[in-house]
Amino acid sequence: MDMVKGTIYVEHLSKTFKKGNVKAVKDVSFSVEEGEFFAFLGPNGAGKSTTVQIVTTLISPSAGKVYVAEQDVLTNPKGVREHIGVALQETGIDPSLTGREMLELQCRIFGFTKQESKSRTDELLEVVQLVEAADRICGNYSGGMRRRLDLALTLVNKPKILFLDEPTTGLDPSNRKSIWDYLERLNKEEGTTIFLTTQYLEEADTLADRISIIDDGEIVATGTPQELKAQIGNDIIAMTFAGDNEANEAEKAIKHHMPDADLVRRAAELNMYVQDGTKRLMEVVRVLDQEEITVQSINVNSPTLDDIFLKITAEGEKKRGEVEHG
Ligand SMILES: Nc1ncnc2c1ncn2[C@@H]1O[C@H](COP(=O)(O)OP(=O)(O)OP(=O)(O)O)[C@@H](O)[C@H]1O
Repeated sequence: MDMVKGTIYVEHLSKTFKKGNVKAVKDVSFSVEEGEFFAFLGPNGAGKSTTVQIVTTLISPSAGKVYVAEQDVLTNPKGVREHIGVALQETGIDPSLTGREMLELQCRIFGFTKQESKSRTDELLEVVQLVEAADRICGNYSGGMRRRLDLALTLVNKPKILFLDEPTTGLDPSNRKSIWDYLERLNKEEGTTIFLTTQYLEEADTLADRISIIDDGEIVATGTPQELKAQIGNDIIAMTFAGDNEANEAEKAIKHHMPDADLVRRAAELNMYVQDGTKRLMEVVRVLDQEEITVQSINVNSPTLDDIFLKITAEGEKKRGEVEHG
């Protein structure tokens, strides 16, 4: 792809932390086009923060190439920093200043006039819903309020490329919605390229043009939300049993009678991924009936990103299990 300004380009990126010999990122490649809203979706410890920290020049990779806005993060980190805004999970807030003071200060650092600083601060306080707390010192803010202030600080200078590491983790739905709306506007109206990491499927689904699912340091799937959903079939037959044993029995029975069945079990729940849910439902019910297995509930659902995530990561676990156990 063309490395035009505003893009992120990552090739064969790996990071091993010497401490504990943790392979946090393993041969990850992806690119983000100018103006694209791209999300890294993954559970705790998947390697999202590590990737963001490398791409934003905060830590160095063990291997691989990374370019941001045509600049090489290894040889020209300063050039990269000039083009980006970063909101990380750890905040850099001075506890003795009020939220408003911090924001106005940041505006002044970026060369805004006093008047511009005031109006930009008001606008951002609104976006992150800190208007009421604006004149209290940050040292007394809750964790969620600090995160919101930190996000507002990142947004001050409207960077062309914005990195957000789990910007809404721990926030309540109203705060989250307000931030989503603003990020959407920033992306659509200002053409800001956004790279966001999240544990929330709904967040990636709502905001991102394209999503990479990252699990245990590896990208396991990439696509638009629609493409990811299409990967796993049209319907899911979702079953719940009284306990893990019953679900296990059901899995075995269905596999025996329907050898091509695509099944994922989590505890007492069993999902079957199918193209035609209503038709296959009858077959499943017959198998369960024949084997005298009681099902608590059985539904045909359309897949959500949540289901995709569970299925893809379950496949990863299965593969790892096979490798580990020979
Ligand atoms: N400085 C470090 N030294 C050693 N190991 C680290 C360090 N930073 C991260 N790790 C490990 O690397 C792996 C990936 O961590 P990372 O923070 O990138 O995951 P994440 O996807 O951002 O998770 P979360 O959603 O919890 O923030 C984890 O196993 C973590 O413990």
